[in-house]
Amino acid sequence: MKDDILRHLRYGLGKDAAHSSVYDWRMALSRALRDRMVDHWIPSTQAAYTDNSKRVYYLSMEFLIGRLVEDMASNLGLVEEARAALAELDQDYDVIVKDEPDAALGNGGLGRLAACFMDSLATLAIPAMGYGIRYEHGLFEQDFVEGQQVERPETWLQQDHIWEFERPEVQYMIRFGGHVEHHDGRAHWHPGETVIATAFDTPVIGWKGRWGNTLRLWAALPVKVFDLASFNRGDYLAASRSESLARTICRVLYPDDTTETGKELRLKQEYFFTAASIQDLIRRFLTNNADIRDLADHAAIQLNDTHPAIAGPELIRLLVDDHGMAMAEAVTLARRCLGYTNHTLLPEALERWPEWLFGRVLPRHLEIVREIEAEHQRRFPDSPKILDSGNVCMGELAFIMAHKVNGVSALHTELVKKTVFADLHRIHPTRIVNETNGITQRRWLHTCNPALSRLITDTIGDGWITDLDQLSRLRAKSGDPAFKEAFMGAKRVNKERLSNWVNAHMGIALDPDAMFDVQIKRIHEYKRQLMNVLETIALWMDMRAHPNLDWTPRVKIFGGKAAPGYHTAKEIIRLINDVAEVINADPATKDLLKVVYPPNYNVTMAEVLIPAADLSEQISTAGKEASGTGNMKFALNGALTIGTLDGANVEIREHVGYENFFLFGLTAEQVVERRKTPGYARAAIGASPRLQEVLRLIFEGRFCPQDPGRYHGLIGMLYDHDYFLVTCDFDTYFDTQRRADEAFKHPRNWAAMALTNTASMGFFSSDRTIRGYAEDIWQVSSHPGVAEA
Ligand SMILES: CCc1ccc([C@H](C)CC(=O)N[C@@H]2O[C@H](CO)[C@@H](O)[C@H](O)[C@H]2O)cc1
Repeated sequence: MKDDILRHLRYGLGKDAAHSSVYDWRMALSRALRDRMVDHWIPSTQAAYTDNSKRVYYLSMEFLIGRLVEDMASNLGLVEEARAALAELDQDYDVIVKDEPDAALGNGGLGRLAACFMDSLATLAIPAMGYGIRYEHGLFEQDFVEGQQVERPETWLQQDHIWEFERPEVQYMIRFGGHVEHHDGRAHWHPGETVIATAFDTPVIGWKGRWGNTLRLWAALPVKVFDLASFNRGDYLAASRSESLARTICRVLYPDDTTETGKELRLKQEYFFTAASIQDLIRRFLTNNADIRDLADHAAIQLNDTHPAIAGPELIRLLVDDHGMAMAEAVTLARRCLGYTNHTLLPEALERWPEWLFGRVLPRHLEIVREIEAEHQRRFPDSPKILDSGNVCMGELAFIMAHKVNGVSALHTELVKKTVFADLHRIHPTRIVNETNGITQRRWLHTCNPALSRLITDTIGDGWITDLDQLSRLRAKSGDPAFKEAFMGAKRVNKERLSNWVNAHMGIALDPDAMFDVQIKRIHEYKRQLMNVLETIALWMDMRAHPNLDWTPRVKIFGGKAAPGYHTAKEIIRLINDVAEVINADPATKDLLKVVYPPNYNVTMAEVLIPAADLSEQISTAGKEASGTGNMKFALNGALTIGTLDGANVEIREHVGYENFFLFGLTAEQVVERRKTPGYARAAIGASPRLQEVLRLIFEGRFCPQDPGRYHGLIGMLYDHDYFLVTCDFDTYFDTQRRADEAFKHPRNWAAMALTNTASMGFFSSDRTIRGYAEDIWQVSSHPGVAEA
């Protein structure tokens, strides 16, 4: 390894050790790892080809990958070898890996889930390919200016992305607009605009390199690179117009994660990558198979939400227009290939494209959608429509074009059946299945929490890395003082690491003995960061009012970005920062309460925050969080959850035991009922002197004396339009927080609860989730050539 690193430094970067930067060393290390990775990747790719295996194609607008160098080294089992080689060269592995920028090609849960799924598919040796977009700019960089979020373009591609392999030989024409002519019984699409989709491949290597899959991300190139005539005329903009138009398609990730934008460019992004992916998988199929009608036996196509739902009409277009198949047969064949995962019930997140826009960008596909609608209406006259009041409803299209539809937690799936797809569920009662989300323990325990990972492996061996159910063998240790000591010792190491980081980056000193209470996720009203900051203020007030009480010191940690156009979410961010400034400067509570909100929360920051957490905030309004996956990561790393009966919290509580979960709040049914009670918010506020006091303090500008009226709107909204029932759950939330305070005062009992959480997380591995998809939806299995882990 050492020689390889030096060779890459010299011949790859043209540098000698004495004059190399951290960037150079990282590139040299990455190249040395990449060489070793390729020796696992190529044989897998070849084996899948020669065996004509059925493949999974995971289509997603987002892959929230984070950093890759540690993942690669870890999955290849080369971390210690790399660390030793660098040490011999007077370099620090931990410093070098931190130099890699995050691949932030996603907004939040949906994107990260796709990344965890890719890791599990490779570790389970299931032949698969992820398809997405190679955004030039990923999710924006967040900074705070006077407590307010400001966004800056993300620039991960400004330096060499060492893990991708450009595939200029893999290119497809992607057409937009224009018109369709029908003659000699066939449709002929005459596009108005054409761009080229070109592939960039990133290998996804499973544990111990047993198998390797590919993440294929598409970039756009102009058909006509450069218009020399315009250039010679001095019209330089015109000269590169086609190029900039093409590049615009993949320029940036849309930063909205709950509200559909309805922007034409977003629709073009969705069609661009979906069309390239469908054309690519058909080309691959036809290299090994003669009859297109066998496609469903060789390709399981999964739609990660409705964003790639155009895949149905696109597949039908190719089967009918290019392969001459009859429409009805094409619809049936496409349905056998497609599965659709729903990730949200929020009405504003369900994509509905205006028919005029859809038809202008995709005239042939609109025709096909009408055919699909007619075919389904013929069979089910009272079925909900795809084409509804001038919109193309992508949820209905995805549902009708899929042979299986799944929700992402048991509660969510039941709500999908009862609400958003109730009518379609009645027509197709066996189509909806549940596949509760999961996370990869390779990244979210083994790599991000070496202290705890080592303790677990020393105790029960390392089988848990590919078989997370083995963690249950730790349950027996909940009565073992020495083990509990060691378990909390690992937590302590992580809390000190975080305290040093916060001190270095924010100049705030944290007490590692305090309870680290963490809420990290996208900022959204339904996730109720507002209720958390209200509780923080109430606690602060009580600490000031009763300084002699035996308070449990707390550190409130927030992390998360708001969609740039989401005004209320941005107000909540500002309030948290204003409150933090006042509380952190308060001498009366300086040893009891700190509020920390580091800017630019991302995957890498989560890997530092989660191992250091004592308390995990999963406090969404019941019925709103489809699943959550952060909740699983916290529990796996020995944090206790304070949460509502929402999403996967329900199943986590089932697995860890009711006594090891701080439950509070209205249930999903009760939420629906309470909303029917007029003035429910004012009634709740009226019944809570503590809440009244908190709201009064904010309203009077206690946290923004220079701008007292700053939060009049926000507080007014709570009184008159508290849609997410912050007011109704506040008191039980506050009381439950106090229960957590009491519990934290008994370290041995807390340790028993914490390790029981870790020991009970086997079910929440994305390996189990993928096995569920493979059995219920894809009918695929691990590649026979690869021995069990
Ligand atoms: C069209 C704009 C848009 C973009 C992304 C989305 C995603 C579906 C939002 C999302 O990330 N949903 C989250 O998905 C996770 C993975 O299943 C769940 O764990 C979260 O509960 C859910 O909010 C909706 C709408």
